[in-house]
Formats: sequence, C-alpha cells, structure tokens
Amino acid sequence: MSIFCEPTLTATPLPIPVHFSQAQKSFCLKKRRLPFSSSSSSSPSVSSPHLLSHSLPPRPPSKGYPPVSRLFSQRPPSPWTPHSRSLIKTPPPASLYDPGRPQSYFSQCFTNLGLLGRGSFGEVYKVLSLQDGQLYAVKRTVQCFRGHADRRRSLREARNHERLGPHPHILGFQAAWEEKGHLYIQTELCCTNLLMYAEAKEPNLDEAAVWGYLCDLLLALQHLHSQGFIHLDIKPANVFLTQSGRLKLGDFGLMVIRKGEQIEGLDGEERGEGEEGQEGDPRYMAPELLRGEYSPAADVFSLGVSILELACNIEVPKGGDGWQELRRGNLPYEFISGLSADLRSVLKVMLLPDPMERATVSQLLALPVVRRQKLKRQVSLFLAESLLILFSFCKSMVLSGWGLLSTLHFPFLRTWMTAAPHTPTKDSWENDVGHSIAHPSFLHTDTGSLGEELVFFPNALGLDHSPTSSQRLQSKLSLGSTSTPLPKISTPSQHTPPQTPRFTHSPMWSVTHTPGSTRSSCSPSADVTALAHSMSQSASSTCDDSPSKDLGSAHSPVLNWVRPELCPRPVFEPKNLLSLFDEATLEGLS
Ligand SMILES: Nc1ncnc2c1ncn2[C@@H]1O[C@H](COP(=O)(O)OP(=O)(O)OP(=O)(O)O)[C@@H](O)[C@H]1O
Repeated sequence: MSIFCEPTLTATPLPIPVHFSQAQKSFCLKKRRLPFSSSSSSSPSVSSPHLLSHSLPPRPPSKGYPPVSRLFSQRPPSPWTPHSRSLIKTPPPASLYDPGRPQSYFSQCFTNLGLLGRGSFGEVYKVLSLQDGQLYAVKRTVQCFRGHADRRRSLREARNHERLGPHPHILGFQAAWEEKGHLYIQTELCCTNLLMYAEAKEPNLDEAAVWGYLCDLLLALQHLHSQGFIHLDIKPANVFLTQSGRLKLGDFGLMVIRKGEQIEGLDGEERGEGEEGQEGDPRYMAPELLRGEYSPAADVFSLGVSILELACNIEVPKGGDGWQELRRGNLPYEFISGLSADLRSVLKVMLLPDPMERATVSQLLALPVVRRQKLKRQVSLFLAESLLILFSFCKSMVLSGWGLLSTLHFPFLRTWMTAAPHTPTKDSWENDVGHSIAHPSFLHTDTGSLGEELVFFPNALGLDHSPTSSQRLQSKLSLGSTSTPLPKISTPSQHTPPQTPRFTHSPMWSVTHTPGSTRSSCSPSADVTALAHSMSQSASSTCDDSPSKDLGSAHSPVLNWVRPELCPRPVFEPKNLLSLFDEATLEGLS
C-alpha cells in the first residue's frame, strides 16, 4: 500500500473540504473532568463522586438488552457455578469457601474494598482476595440474567476474555463465576480508565503520550486479532491504566470471533452464531459496521477515533455531520492542524472509510515512525516499572526493619514508636459518611446488590483506606434500599471513630488533598514518574528526532490513585486512658 512509504507519511497535505466547515462545528473541545487551577475552589473536584457519573460517556443505546418483561418466569437463583478454566481447575479450598454457608462465594472469598465504578451493565468493585492476598477488580452484572440469550452473551464475555490469555497490554483475567443470576468476572486491578485519566489531565497536547497510547493499543489489538477475535468496542473508556502508566485493553463484552476463524473448543453457541450482533459506542464505530460488515479493520477505525479524541482533546460526535464526515475520511482540520505530520498521516490511514484500504495493525506497527515510538515507549515503561519495583522493595525493607525494631524490648523505642492516642471529633465521622451518602451509587438499585458488602471506595478523595476507615464505611451503606443509608452507630464499647476525613500518612507515601486543589499526589509514584520521565528522555534522545517528545511525563495515572497495598498505613487505634495506664505500669515493671 503506497500510503506506507515514509515520504508520504512525513508530508501529507491535508485538504480542507469546503463542506466540512459546517461539520467541524460538530466537534468541540472536551470539557475537563478536573479544573486544575487552584483558584477554582468552588468547582467540584475530581474527588467528588458526583462528577464521576456526570462525565461518563452516554450509554450506547444499542448495547441494551430488551426491558424486563413479565413474560420471563422467575428463575430460581442459580447456585455458585465456576465459569473459568482457572476456577474449575483449582477451586477454592474448603477452608475458604463452604457452599453450605448462607454467604455468597464473593463474601466468603473476598474482602470488598469498595465500588470502583459502574458501567452500563456492571458494577466494578475493588476487592482483596482472601485466597492469595492480592487486590483485584470484580465486575458483577447489575441485573439478573434475562433469559438464556442474555446469560450466554454474558458468559461469552468471560470465556473469550480468558481465551485471550495473558498479554502485557490486555487486562489480566483471573476468574469468572455465576451466583444467584449474576455473573462475576475477576480481573487485574488497574488505576483508572484512559478516558477519565485523559480528562483529568491538563488539556495541552502531549503528543509523546498519545504515541505511547497508540503503541500500547496496537500491540493489544495485534494479540487480539492474531487469536481470531475482533473487539468491536475500542474506546478510551475501555482501556485501563496500571500504576506505571501501561495501558491494558479491557471490556470484551462485544468481542466476536472473526468469520471463518476456527478456535479450539468453541461451538456454534459460544461463537454467538445465530444471535443478533450488538453495536458498540456510535462515536467510535467504523462505518462498515452499519452495513453489518465486520472485520479487524473496524477495531483500527475505532482506535483511530480514540487517538484523535485524545490527541486533539475533542468530544467526538455521536451523530450528525461531523460523524458523517469522519466516516468519509475527512478529519477536523481545525483540530488536527496542531498535530505533527506523522501523527496526522497515521490517523488518516487508520480512518480510511474503506476497510479494505484501511491500514491493518501489522502495517501500522511496521511503520518506521511507529517502530521508533514503540521503542521509546518500551524504554519508558521498563524504567517506570523497574522503579516501582525498587520502591516497593525499599518500602518492604523499611517496614520489616521497623517491625524488627518494634520487637526489641527497649522502653525508649516503644515510646518513640507508639503513636499518641487521640479521640477524634464527631463531625469527621459524619463528613466521611456524608461523602458516601451523597454518592449516587448508594441509592437504590432495582436488583439485588452487594448490599451489606458494599463500601464506598474513596480513592479519588485521597481518603484513608485503612481497615478502620474501611470498616467504618463497610456494611453501613446498602444499595438494596431506597432509604438513605445511615452509618452504623458504634456501641460505647467500640472505639471512637477516628478523626477528620483523614488523608493518608505513611513513611513513604503521602496523599494530599487541599480544598480547591483538585489533584492528589502520591509521592513515590510521582517521583518514579519524574525519574522515569527524565531517564526515558535521556534514553530516547538518541533515537528521537524531536526534543519535545517525551514519554514519561504524561504517563503516570498515579496522581489520583492510591493503592493501599503500596501505601502502608499505620493504624493508630484510639486507646482509652485505662489501657494507657495499664501499659505504662507494665513498662515500669519491665
Ligand atoms: N480492572 C479494573 N480496574 C480498575 N477499575 C476498573 C476495572 N474495570 C472497570 N473499572 C472501572 O469500573 C467502572 C465501570 O467499568 P466498565 O465500564 O468496564 O463496566 P461495564 O458495565 O462493562 O461498562 P460498559 O458496558 O458501559 O462499557 C469504570 O469506571 C472503570 O474505570
């Protein structure tokens, strides 16, 4: 294909079609999820849970299932059924999960750390696995299955995800099971999704970051296509970020198998044969999908629209002239004029209307400019990930040293290391609950929810996630009730709730949240990113033709994220005077 010659790439003239001037009005700059100016203290910050639902993309109407009909008979609740090879092969030990107990598999095997977010059909929770002690995300379908077709479709998402196997740019699959009419999919835990991350970032163009996104997602698509799958729902909201800034493609709800592709162990039902295809988000949809033609080229088109959106910081239209023009291969010149010629050319070949002419993933990955950017990206990710490992190693060394010291019987050490007890104020507790109650997630949903198991996950608030804080929120808020959830009142024998909506304090990590400033910062990761940034700059300077290109800076999603497993939080339990007195007496005696 001639478009892949280097000279064409570097000097593509972009004509401005006259009729496009109208269509350009369909595109508009993105509204920021986060105001970055510290002066805007009155505007809601990212930490506000309300904002989350405000700026999520509109739900794609076509993805919906038919409304609940009275024609469906009430099915008896299904028992726990594993649906992934991993879980069938290695079921949980009997000591952990006892099917005879009234609690669900979910509550017996996991500690629910809170709601991460909600999609069209699923709620996603951050959980701690009691089996391996690792953190995961568990997505649970909100509605009970509405018939066999609905159930089959849901199960296909889980099984196809598992079939993809591990890949550095595909969201890691862990397990899937069904219980009481809901499907649960346990996956790797990420920091956030690319849409939310990009909206929270400062709006200036960071082309190096965009090249990084493109390279990661091309690699993800290469893997997916090589396995015979087509994703059909590529968009920034379905891409997740790890702490190091690595992108992982997720949400395989619409994924299909390429026509004629033979996949081992897959029958007609599992292939979805004879079922109506579902449409993805219209904003990213390739034009040929409207004609019912689907091929891997559709994913390339959707990736092209996603990259256009991220690079130009625009809201891509979901209909109208702008939508049509984009599907005719006319890119909004007003917005792309600021991009480099290389990026414009790559976008152009990704967004060609004819799927036969459109560049394939392998062709794109073979482009010299993409190869160069891929190398830089790999160096940058390697550095960021190595530094994160180093930090967590140092942290564990410090903690184990600290633990060792605390076992030594030196009274003076005990004095240093014991935190002063404090009695928190009452309003701090109410503040925390106030946040939670205000969150729309805690309002009633029409179907069963995790109810008692649910906690609000205050990561975006920079609030403390320590067990005490979590326990305070845990089980106090029920999704299954229309009444405003209320905090459980501590009995006098329990300790007084801790102070203030607390921010995290730890030897190595600090999360700050100042009113008015909407950024939280997690120091080590910020350091890691800064360091990776400067190192990648120097590492890549040899192959980089543009000094402004740097992959490190924009790639840290860590600013608004705290991973409790990486953030040790000493829990300072309030003590009563009597116990303090007892301790002092004991110390005196020893
Ligand atoms: N593995 C994960 N790690 C961290 N956050 C996640 C993970 N999976 C999902 N989330 C978050 O949970 C929220 C809802 O997830 P998701 O959009 O995948 O649900 P969904 O029902 O598939 O949505 P839709 O069908 O509308 O795409 C999002 O805010 C997303 O960022």
